[in-house]
Amino acid sequence: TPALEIEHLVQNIIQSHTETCQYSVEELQRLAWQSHSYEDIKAYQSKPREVMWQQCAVHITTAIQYVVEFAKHITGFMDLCQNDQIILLKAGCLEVVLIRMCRAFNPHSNTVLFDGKYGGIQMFRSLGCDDLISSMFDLAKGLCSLQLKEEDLALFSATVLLSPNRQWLQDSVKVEKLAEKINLAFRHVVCKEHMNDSLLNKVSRRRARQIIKLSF
Ligand SMILES: COc1ccc2c(c1)CCN(C(=O)Cc1cc(=O)[nH]o1)[C@H]2C(=O)Nc1ccc(C(C)(C)C)c(F)c1
Repeated sequence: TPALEIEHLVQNIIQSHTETCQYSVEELQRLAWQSHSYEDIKAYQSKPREVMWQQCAVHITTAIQYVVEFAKHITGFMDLCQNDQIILLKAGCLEVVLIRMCRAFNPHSNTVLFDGKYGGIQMFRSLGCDDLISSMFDLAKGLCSLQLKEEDLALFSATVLLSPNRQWLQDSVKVEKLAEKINLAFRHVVCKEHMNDSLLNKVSRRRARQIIKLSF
């Protein structure tokens, strides 16, 4: 695969993510200061179980629609047969929703965006499945600890969606070829970032030495 094709794929995936990520970085920064009041939390906790599940289902359904749009914008996804597009989305869309949720998770306060404000795990108590919810919070916290940039999340999400080993794929070879290109694209982004970091470190190390020399 020529380098230019990989570079175009990188840009295409980053752009697809930016256009379909549901909350821009700026919006999330604005929302970050909004947290649910104690009364809000009490209100969520006293909602009947099925009402709370219904509300979460509506929100997650919306989030899934954005992930479907993300997939459709990835070069090559629409060239797959419709059966395989559906197989890949059914198997991967919730995984991508959970990956994306880490963007709306605050690892310092362990709170997540819900109904437009941030709240802690106790907000979801009425759902009656604390283990599932706490493992979702753990996943979000773990992803946040990687301090992934938007382009990392974009490439990671595309890699998860285009997993060639999903069951019932009709043309898994074709999916494998696209997955291989996305893998190269992901490695390209990570290496470029790594180079920038090490270059930055080199520059800042030299700068630090200069400053130290000046101050003696
Ligand atoms: C992909 O990343 C995210 C992150 C947060 C949200 C979404 C998508 C979907 C819309 N959403 C809303 O709060 C919708 C809203 C905004 C507004 O102003 N009024 O309503 C959030 C959301 O749904 N968060 C939530 C967090 C935990 C859960 C679990 C129960 C799974 C933990 C969940 F189901 C939803």
